Amino acid sequence: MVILIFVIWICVLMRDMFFRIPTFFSLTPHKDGGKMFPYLIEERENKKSSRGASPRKSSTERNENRSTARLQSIPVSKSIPHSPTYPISVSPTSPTPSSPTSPDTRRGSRGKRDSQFDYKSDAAKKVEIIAKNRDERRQKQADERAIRHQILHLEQNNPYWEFSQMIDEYRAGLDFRPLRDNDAVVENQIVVCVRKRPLNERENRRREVDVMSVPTRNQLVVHEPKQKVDLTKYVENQHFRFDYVFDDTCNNDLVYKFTAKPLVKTIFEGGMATCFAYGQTGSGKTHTMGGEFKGKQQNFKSGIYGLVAQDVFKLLNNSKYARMNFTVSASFFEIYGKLVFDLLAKKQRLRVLEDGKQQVQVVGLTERIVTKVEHVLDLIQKGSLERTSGQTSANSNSSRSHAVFQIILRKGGSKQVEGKFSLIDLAGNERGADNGKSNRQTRIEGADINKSLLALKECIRALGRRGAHLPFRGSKLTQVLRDSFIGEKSRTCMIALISPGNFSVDHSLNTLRYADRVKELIANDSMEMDDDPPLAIQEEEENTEVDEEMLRAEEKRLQLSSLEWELRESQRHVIQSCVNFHDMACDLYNNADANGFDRLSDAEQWRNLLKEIVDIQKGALIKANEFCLALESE
Ligand SMILES: Nc1ncnc2c1ncn2[C@@H]1O[C@H](COP(=O)(O)OP(=O)(O)OP(=O)(O)O)[C@@H](O)[C@H]1O
Repeated sequence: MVILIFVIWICVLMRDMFFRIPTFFSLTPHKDGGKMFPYLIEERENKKSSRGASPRKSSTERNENRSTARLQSIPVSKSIPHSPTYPISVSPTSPTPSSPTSPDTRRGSRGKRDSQFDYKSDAAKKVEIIAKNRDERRQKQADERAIRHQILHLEQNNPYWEFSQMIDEYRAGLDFRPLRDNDAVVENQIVVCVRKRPLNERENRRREVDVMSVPTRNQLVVHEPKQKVDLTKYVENQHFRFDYVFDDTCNNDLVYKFTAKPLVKTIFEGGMATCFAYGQTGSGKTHTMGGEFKGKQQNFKSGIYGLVAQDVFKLLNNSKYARMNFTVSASFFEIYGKLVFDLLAKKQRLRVLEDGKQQVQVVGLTERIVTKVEHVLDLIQKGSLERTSGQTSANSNSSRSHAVFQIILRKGGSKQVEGKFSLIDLAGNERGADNGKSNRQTRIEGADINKSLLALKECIRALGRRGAHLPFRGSKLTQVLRDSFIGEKSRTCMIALISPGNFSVDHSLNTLRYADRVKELIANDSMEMDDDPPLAIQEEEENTEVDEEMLRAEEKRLQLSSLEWELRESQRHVIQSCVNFHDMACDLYNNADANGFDRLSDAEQWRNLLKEIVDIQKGALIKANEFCLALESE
């Protein structure tokens, strides 16, 4: 009996061995012939099936079929005792070839195969994991692409939708408390504010994104669109604070109430008032100063010139000032480079002279006596039509000149000026040239504009320091406005105008930095004032050389600081791009071993990546050279 049981046990063992050996050998050819690379088999099979029935079968196919047949012929239950290296789980059905193009279908077919063959080496398992990860990554990328296309479609092909979304998200977290009509009016000697206009038709057509947020009455956030070296988009949020910030819903009346209106009484009390509109071409200077446009028509009543005129006549009839018997007159001229033209006398050329008392006179300037608002509006209209217009890329009707409209008060028939309100629509503040296409004339205009804006900033700074040296001879503009920057009673208001679109963000940032600097200087200088006694104006003004020299030094200092800023920015960019480059290069390198790898696409990606990093580094090298040269020439 024992012997019989022993014989049966031996038989069972031998039967197991008998079945295990052929199963093992049947898998071996697949390792070389394709089971290590299941996609290759699928692709070959697909190619064959797409070519039609081929009379000759490849060795792989023959092996595959042979092994399948062998596996199918195994006359045992579906499960065979486990081997540590080749886990066994055999399905009687053969694998169905699937398209290699879709990661999903590939995954599906592999899933089926997995259930048929569980004999896998460690290497085979690793390969499968790599392939699975790659499939998942590709699927994820495809999903993201699909979502992006869907959004792009919804956004009607808006190329900036990602920035738009990021800005919307940022805005969702802001607590908006914009300026209201009943907010308090500050009575500073120098007021600096910013006005943001709405996106115009042209910007809307280009689907530009509004990159300016005005959360409160005195704050502004610029969302600067940026892009990393790996093309990831992001926005850099820069914060500014001014006396007031007017958002795109504010009209001219509101802007006037907080800017020029508080200055009107100054001229009735023996002071000088100035109001500047500063900003890029097309940012809304003329709209603010001259009046709102309806098509080509301008409503002069709604501009700051017209609104000041209305208040001047109101105050003239006020019992407090009526007895002073003021006469009101107005003049309108423009400064184009070093030339001055009378806008009320067919643009007659005027000369600027300094008299013995160092009073600056615009010789021959037309000054019309006005007795009612309508007279003033007529003069504004006449002068506005005469203004110099040139051609720039940003605004085909761009003003390349400073327009100066003045309302002057004199007592009775006296020649003595009691008060003067100067309202200045400055030329566009674009740097020296608009772009590479600008001609020599445009570049000269740009350089003159820059020089005068620089001098203007210095003069406002001097006003803030009460009695400090006034570099008014730095430009024609500051020369003719000399008396506006002296005297305790003088007050100034600067309205910086910005365009909200992403295309204008660089110019808008320049405008904001300029305005910020005017305000910052006031704050710093008022502190300096406590230590330094004011210098005698007379003594300083005699030295004309100092003016020019000072301006040149300031210009150089500004140029150096701008170069340094650019150097730091490019440095930051290089560092950031190197980090991104490293990540992307590793990714490319690691994925190069993966299954189904496309050599051409991989090489192209690598080439683009290298090109990009080299370009960034070349740009940074240019900036570094420029800064070194500037420092060496000091
Ligand atoms: N706040 C605003 N609301 C509506 N439209 C505006 C606003 N500001 C400006 N615009 C429009 O934008 C366009 C350009 O404005 P504007 O001519 O005032 O610019 P600018 O800064 O004076 O340019 P330039 O320096 O070339 O004279 C005009 O059509 C104007 O109507």
